[in-house]
Amino acid sequence: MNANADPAELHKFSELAHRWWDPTSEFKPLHDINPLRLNWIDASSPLAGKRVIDVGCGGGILSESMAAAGATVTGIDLSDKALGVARLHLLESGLKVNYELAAAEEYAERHAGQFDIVTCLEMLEHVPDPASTIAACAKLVRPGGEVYFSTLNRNPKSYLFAIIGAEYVLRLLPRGTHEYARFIKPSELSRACRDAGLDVLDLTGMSYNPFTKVYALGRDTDVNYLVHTRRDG
Ligand SMILES: C[S@@+](CC[C@H](N)C(=O)[O-])C[C@H]1O[C@@H](n2cnc3c(N)ncnc32)[C@H](O)[C@@H]1O
Repeated sequence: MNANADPAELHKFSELAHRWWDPTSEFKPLHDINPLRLNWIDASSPLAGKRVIDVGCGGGILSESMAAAGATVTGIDLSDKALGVARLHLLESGLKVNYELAAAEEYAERHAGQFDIVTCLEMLEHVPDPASTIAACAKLVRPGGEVYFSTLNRNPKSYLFAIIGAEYVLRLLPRGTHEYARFIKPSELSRACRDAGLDVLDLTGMSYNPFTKVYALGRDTDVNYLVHTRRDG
């Protein structure tokens, strides 16, 4: 087992993996936010023709959509079951993604600088040492290439919305999906990026309106947020 992985976290995703592509399941939020995050990435780093690695790809919702946008995509994850589901889904979609069971740190040792774009979305809050994952993402991208992260902010509002609201009141996610202590403040993420040689270019919030049930990108980074970085050239 990789040192920067929590077996309980991987078990959680493996147990649910068979429902990954059911848009009404526990993975509904990922299905709902995918067009937003895909378009956000594609607008600043056009994906067509790019070599992309999706770190912590799970069942492949983002990976497949980036392949459909014309990128050559590799997806890595440490959940064997999630990757099994991701590979099976390719038979249905007819898309091509290279899925591999690997940790970011170990994969970066073998594939340093080989990607134009790295995406690592909704994954950092599930690992014991996010700075180590961020450094591995910085190593995977070529100099001048782009790295994208998304995660959950840590403050009373994010506790209320992401845990109490999403897991207990609205039941968008199973209880125990997220651990508050692992949430990451934008300042902490930015510092880890800078330490890894990544310049933070943009930070945008992603919020959920429980009344309209619609997700939107905007200025509010209090709960969920996305970060766009570029590796020093
Ligand atoms: C919430 S899912 C996000 C999936 C995908 N990135 C997305 O946004 O659609 C988190 C994923 O991170 C993976 N994961 C957790 N710890 C990991 C680790 N140490 N290395 C690689 N993947 C990990 C889980 O197996 C799971 O597939």
